[in-house]
Amino acid sequence: MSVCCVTTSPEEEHTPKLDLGNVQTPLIFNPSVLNLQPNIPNQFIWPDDEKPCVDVPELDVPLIDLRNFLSNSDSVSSSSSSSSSTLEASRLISEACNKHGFFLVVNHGISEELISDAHDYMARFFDMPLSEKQRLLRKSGESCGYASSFTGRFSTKLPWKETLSFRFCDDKGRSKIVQDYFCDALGHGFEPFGKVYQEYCEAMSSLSLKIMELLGLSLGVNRDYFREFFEENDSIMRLNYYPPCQKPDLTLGTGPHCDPTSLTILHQDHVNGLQVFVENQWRSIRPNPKAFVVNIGDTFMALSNNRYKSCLHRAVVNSESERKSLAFFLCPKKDRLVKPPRELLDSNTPRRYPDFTWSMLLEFTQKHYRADMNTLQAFSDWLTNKPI
Ligand SMILES: C=C1C[C@]23C[C@H]1CC[C@H]2[C@]1(C)CCC[C@@](C)(C(=O)O)[C@H]1[C@@H]3C(=O)O
Ligand SMILES: O=C(O)CCC(=O)C(=O)O
Ligand SMILES: [Fe+2]
Repeated sequence: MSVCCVTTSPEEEHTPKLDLGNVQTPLIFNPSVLNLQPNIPNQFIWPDDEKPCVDVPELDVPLIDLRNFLSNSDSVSSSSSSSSSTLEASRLISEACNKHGFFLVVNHGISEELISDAHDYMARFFDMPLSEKQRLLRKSGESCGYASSFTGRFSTKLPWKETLSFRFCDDKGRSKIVQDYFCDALGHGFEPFGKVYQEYCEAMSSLSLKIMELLGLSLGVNRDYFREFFEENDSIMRLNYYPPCQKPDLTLGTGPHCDPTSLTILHQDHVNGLQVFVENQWRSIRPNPKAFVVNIGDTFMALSNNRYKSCLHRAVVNSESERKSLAFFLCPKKDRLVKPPRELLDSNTPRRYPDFTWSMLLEFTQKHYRADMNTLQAFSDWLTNKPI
């Protein structure tokens, strides 16, 4: 990756300046010329207590086989009865979510071809010239668009990654918001890109709603409650591209954080990099091409009245190869009030977080606060006007 100056980005007023003697140039993360610099700019170097550790042990993440649950008649029935396979799946999810909030799902019903196409198109997008990618440049305060290490957004602890984020609305196929996003911004030639990610997001949304049924059962709530809460979801799809780094021990691909969203369904490529903080130790989650990594986010933690915790995790980079991950962030309709179902409230467990909408929390992370491991508490304090 080279750091070089190109025409200023719209966010130049916030772009940290790279001091090359007396010439101030905007800091642009341009990975097209990689590893030509012996070092990395200071803005990408993380504090000692957050630098990655070498060779962390693997985490044995619960693996949930969805075959029977998805094929079983009761996966479409109402809440009247649940088969033993459904109850077993919800038990495994409960176990995982009471430990660290991460689990794997296999036999999820999503075709290997669709997953492979999504990875292939991601590789093709990030291989485009920077000027082409910047046609989708993320605007300040917005969650969608292309970002190269957020150089226009943060001035320190920059992540070693490029991202492309776009919106998906589950409106039962009435709109093709993802396909239109690519075609409107990049032209009709990108229709194949848009079709693949439209189909991928529809599949992610459908899988998310099935997982919401299992989460409802695991919490002793009506199995339709969370599924219906997330119908008409207004979610975020994010493509994470991590170029190889000549100093992987000094920086991070994605800093330590809990996802502010509700549920994340992530597909890693074959390169190790995802780490979860469990029992005071960073643990790696080994890539499994047949599995999606699923984790609870802050918004679901609030919906569960803190019964389930969103989990601290990060992504590390390496000096040998690029790494890619597809992250689908399930989010409720923007104006839907996030509050726990009454089954999760009683005199011993009062409300843990105030009512809020996802729209408010999203704006907080995009305009006021860099999501980390304390986002939800900082947001709650901000809502109740306490100093952060
Ligand atoms: C709502 C979101 C904000 C982030 C993307 C989604 C869910 C994860 C969030 C994020 C990845 C947490 C770490 C910091 C962050 C700035 C990043 O590294 O990308 C976060 C995303 C964001 O604010 O763009
Ligand atoms: O790339 C990864 O493995 C994790 C990325 C992540 O945590 C995120 O985008 O929220
Ligand atoms: Fe995350």
